[in-house]
Amino acid sequence: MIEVRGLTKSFGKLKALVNVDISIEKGAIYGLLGPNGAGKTTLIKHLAGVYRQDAGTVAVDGQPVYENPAVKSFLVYIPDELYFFSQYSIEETARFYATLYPNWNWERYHLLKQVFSIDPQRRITRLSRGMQKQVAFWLGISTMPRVMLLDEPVDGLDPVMRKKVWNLVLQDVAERQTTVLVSSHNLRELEDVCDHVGILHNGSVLVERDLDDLKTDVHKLQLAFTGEVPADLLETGTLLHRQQSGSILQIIVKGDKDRILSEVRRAEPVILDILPLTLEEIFIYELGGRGYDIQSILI
Ligand SMILES: Nc1ncnc2c1ncn2[C@@H]1O[C@H](COP(=O)(O)OP(=O)(O)OP(=O)(O)O)[C@@H](O)[C@H]1O
Repeated sequence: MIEVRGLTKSFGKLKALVNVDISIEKGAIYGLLGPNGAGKTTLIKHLAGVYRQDAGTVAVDGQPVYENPAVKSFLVYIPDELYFFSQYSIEETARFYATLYPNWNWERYHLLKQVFSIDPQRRITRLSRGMQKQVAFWLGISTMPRVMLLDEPVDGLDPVMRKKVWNLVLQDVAERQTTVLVSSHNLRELEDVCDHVGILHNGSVLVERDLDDLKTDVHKLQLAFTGEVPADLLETGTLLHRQQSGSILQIIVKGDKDRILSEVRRAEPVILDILPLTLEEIFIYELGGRGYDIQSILI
């Protein structure tokens, strides 16, 4: 489990993180979203024990991370900018990792050769950027981590490899209850894999949500009436958005679906369709009212 409380970090005059609180349960996949410079990497580097916080606490499984080798031995950090020893092959790096990580699993390392199909004798720094990313996952997963910190993890991977890498991560979460924090600019990328999403903006958490709750709690309806749209159409739920074109009315409502539908049906619409709603739309409408230009934050 990951627990961040009141995390604050400045670089000179620049406040990179301001009073950040985040909790991630064991076995959860938490997506950290935000525009360039929001503070995602800075937050992840605190969790990886690279940075020491100015204020607040950063704990993994109840223990502080900074200068704590015991925590680092079960944690894998795959940064956006990878670093490998310049002379080492994959196999030599694997041998080095085996001395560093107490749970290193050679069987897993050999099995994963089938997934990554890169010659283990090749020198890592001579591989392409995407191939180096694959090696980072190959070695990282072979350490049998309890926690994975992934900074823009699939950047630079081709679509087939993206899928394979996500499958490996999801398999680890399902089988071993690995806890994952993943950063990205792209909500759509995270939508299918994460169970929680937090949006970081200017060093603060703007919003944090359980995706299942979010998807069951917000609904998009398309309606048409023979006459005027009844003025008292909805008393249940919070109307997040309303758009009328001709006789068609589209509404986005937050609240209990059954209650909303039964109320709408009482007004006897001639058309009542429930339309699919993307996560991006939910965030746009939920936060839109709070004065944020969420579209420019997320895309
Ligand atoms: N070591 C550092 N020294 C000085 N400033 C830094 C340092 N690391 C980060 N920053 C600053 O802190 C802010 C947050 O940076 P960070 O890299 O955490 O953002 P990010 O959300 O990961 O951005 P991106 O999506 O572009 O990777 C930025 O303004 C950045 O310039």
